[in-house]
Amino acid sequence: MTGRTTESQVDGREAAVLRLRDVHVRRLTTDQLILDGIDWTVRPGEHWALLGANGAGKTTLLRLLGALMHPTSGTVEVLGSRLGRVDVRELRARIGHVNAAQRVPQDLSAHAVVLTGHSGTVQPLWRTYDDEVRERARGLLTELGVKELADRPYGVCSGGQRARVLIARALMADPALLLLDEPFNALDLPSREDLVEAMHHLAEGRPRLATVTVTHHLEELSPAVGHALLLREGRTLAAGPVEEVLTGAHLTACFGRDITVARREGRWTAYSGRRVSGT
Ligand SMILES: Nc1ncnc2c1ncn2[C@@H]1O[C@H](COP(=O)(O)OP(=O)(O)OP(=O)(O)O)[C@@H](O)[C@H]1O
Repeated sequence: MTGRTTESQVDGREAAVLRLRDVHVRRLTTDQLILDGIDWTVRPGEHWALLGANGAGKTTLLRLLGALMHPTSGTVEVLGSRLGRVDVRELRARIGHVNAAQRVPQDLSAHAVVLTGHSGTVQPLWRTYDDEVRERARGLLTELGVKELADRPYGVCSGGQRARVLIARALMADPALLLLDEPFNALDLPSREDLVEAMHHLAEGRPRLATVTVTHHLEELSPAVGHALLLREGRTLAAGPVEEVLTGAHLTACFGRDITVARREGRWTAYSGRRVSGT
């Protein structure tokens, strides 16, 4: 914790990890409204799923949370700092952000990839990694259940293994906020289940860590995910505890399909039937 006084603390409210107020994002070239009046608060220790159909605005919202872009209007506070009033490079260093567009040299070992999370670089800065840092990187690979991959080139790791290596990399900065953009993309069933378990384990071991995961399938939610935000065409359709948000009615409205939802031992399944007329 730094000695900095954040805006959230100044006015006496509990410090939120994320606080969005009436956020709009408009693409200037096409005048398309991508996000339309988003209000959202994420608190320490909360795990959120961000769901919505293709093009609903999920990645754009995640880019705002990761301080990679600014809203057209409205306010975005990340880790107590308001976008537009803070050095975004310093802020980004305190956020773990995992996405498929990340550049990773394929010949680096998994351990070296995790080490680059310490320096916040694409290539390793070997001289900046002392024994403690190297050990921490190994500990994170162990925590994510992939310690046996330490010396394997990243390029030959499977999709599921890569996802876990990238999460370990993001955790090197000991972030208070972890953003995951479709980490389950193209994983087979065992890999998906391994990653769900790793996420569950991670949440249990780090009670203050907040996460936001963009996902397309309810089956990908770990039992630790207690909150969900449903986006439809840039607007919040529902947001809050999963029991209230992940209902058949909400998901049907969100995806325009007749969706039935079930939950068993903390895990979710969804079945989509025919298209709902008029959507
Ligand atoms: N750089 C860009 N230029 C033009 N339009 C963009 C750009 N980025 C996003 N958009 C548009 O904004 C809308 C939301 O895109 P976004 O990628 O945030 O959606 P998404 O919910 O993540 O979609 P998906 O599930 O397909 O990844 C889409 O209509 C998209 O075409």
